Amino acid sequence: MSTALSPAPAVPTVRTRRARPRISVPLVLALLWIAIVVIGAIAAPLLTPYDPVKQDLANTLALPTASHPLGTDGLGRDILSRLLHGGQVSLLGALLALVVAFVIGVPAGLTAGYFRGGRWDAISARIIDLLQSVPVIVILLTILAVTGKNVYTAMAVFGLIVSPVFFRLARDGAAATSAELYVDAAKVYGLRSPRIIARHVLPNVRNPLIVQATIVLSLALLTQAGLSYLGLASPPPAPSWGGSVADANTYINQQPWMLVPSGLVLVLTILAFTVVGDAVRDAIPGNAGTGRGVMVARTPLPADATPVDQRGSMLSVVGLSAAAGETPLLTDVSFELRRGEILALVGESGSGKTMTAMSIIGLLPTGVEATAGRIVLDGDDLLTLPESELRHVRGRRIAYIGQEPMVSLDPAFSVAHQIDESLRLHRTLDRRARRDEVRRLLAQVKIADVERVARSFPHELSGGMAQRVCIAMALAAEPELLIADEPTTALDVTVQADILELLRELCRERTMAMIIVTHDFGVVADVADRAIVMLHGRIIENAAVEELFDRPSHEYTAGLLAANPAMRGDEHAVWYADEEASTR
Ligand SMILES: Nc1ncnc2c1ncn2[C@@H]1O[C@H](COP(=O)(O)OP(=O)(O)OP(=O)(O)O)[C@@H](O)[C@H]1O
Repeated sequence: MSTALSPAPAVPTVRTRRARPRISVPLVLALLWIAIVVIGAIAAPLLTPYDPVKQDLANTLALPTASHPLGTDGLGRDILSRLLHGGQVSLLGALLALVVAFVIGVPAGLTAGYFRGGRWDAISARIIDLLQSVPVIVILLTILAVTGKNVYTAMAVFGLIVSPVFFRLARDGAAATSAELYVDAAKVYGLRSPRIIARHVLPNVRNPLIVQATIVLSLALLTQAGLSYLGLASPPPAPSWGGSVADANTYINQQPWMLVPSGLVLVLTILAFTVVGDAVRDAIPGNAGTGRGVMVARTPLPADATPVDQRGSMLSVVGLSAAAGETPLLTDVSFELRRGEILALVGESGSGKTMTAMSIIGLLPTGVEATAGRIVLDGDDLLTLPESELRHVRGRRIAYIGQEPMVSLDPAFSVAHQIDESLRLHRTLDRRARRDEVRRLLAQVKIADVERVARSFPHELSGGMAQRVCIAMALAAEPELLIADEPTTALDVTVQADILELLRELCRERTMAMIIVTHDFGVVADVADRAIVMLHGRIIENAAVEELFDRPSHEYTAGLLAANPAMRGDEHAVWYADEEASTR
């Protein structure tokens, strides 16, 4: 008897129409068998005319007859009655072990994984190590010696001892899932951690947990049979499957048949659980590839200027500095953003563009802190807002879209579900109105086949479609400001210009401001009204886009423009995108 269980693979679930177990003959037979034993155990008193403990010493060790379909045992008791009644004890005991293991292991594992690296992660890891180091049989025997022979006590203790398997599975799955961008996106939308764990993390570790559950059920049945065989879990004359095997073993020489029904019930039930577990495991698809492209879209400078509200700024970043410990990452970053304005943060890799954007939504990476400055959104200093209030700002007033649309969407939910979640969180609409709004938003981001896309799961979308869905989710809360971090970097070149065009249109229609993070001057030219050039965590230039391209005031900017393949280096690094686009 061992609990050296190796967890089922923590492959994230992708709940799609393809993810259902394939119906096969063994699966149907397994489910049928499980149904038979469960119904048989529940309805045992109705199905059997005999008392399972009533002896008939005149009719012992009988082979099957019409009145005793499975024969009688060494004390003349009806074997079928004992198996049916014994099923109650055996199945309930196995279920109890599973529930205990699940209730202890899964919530603890999910929280440890979600807050990985935290105090609870460290403490729970020690407790689990301790639980896994105890010799199972010794503990079970000690507990049974102290509490008396009771199958349910034994199974509850067994559940506790195998709970680390669920813990590790849930922890690893949650740790992997919580690193996904769609979990970050859920935080950005303002969801609380328990809700994110329940709605986004748990569904993605669900299938491996189900597989593990079938393994634990089988193991619990075997352990119970072993303990009953030793007369420890369900002492005679109480019926149990393990006890029936033990009885059969006593009379193996006089009546070998006795071993057939009890052994078969046990073996077939364990086999059935295994087949169901295998079917669930086989239904877990692999990770879908997302396909990446390198983009250099070049379209003319926008002829139609975004209507920028000239009345003053909606967002003021004043003297913002951030550091990772002693290392400064942002130094004295200051800029203003007006309603409806599109501002590009541009610069080479590591210049601090993302750090600036993340400071605004209050999601700096662990270990990085804003050390000085103010970020004022319509009068509120976001740097001093408590997390509870900041959550209402994220998603609601400031929305965010990332560079990897495929991983920003939760693979476990349909498009409609994910947009609906954003609506439920930020708007007060009834179910019907939300349904209509989901369709309206999808149409607004120029998705043609709205109904089909609404029903689709992320893996069924192209990169461009997925980014449109992310934009629709961001728009669901009707934000004042959209932060787009390299929104077209992961998209095919043919799609990039369309997405940029869409973003520009949406900002114009909604008078929504946008901060777009990019290292690509082509993107700047496509969408932005104003651009900020960053270098080593500082702003080195802040200018209207035309001015930046025509008369860069900083040598570094001129150098960057000249280095861009879309530029022809002349004295002022003049922008030739118009010409290039016209020849495309
Ligand atoms: N989690 C972190 N802890 C400490 N330093 C970090 C962390 N993430 C990024 N940095 C550092 O902060 C600086 C700014 O990074 P940031 O991600 O803002 O650059 P970026 O301009 O957006 O670059 P890229 O275009 O490559 O994303 C870089 O020096 C980077 O190495």
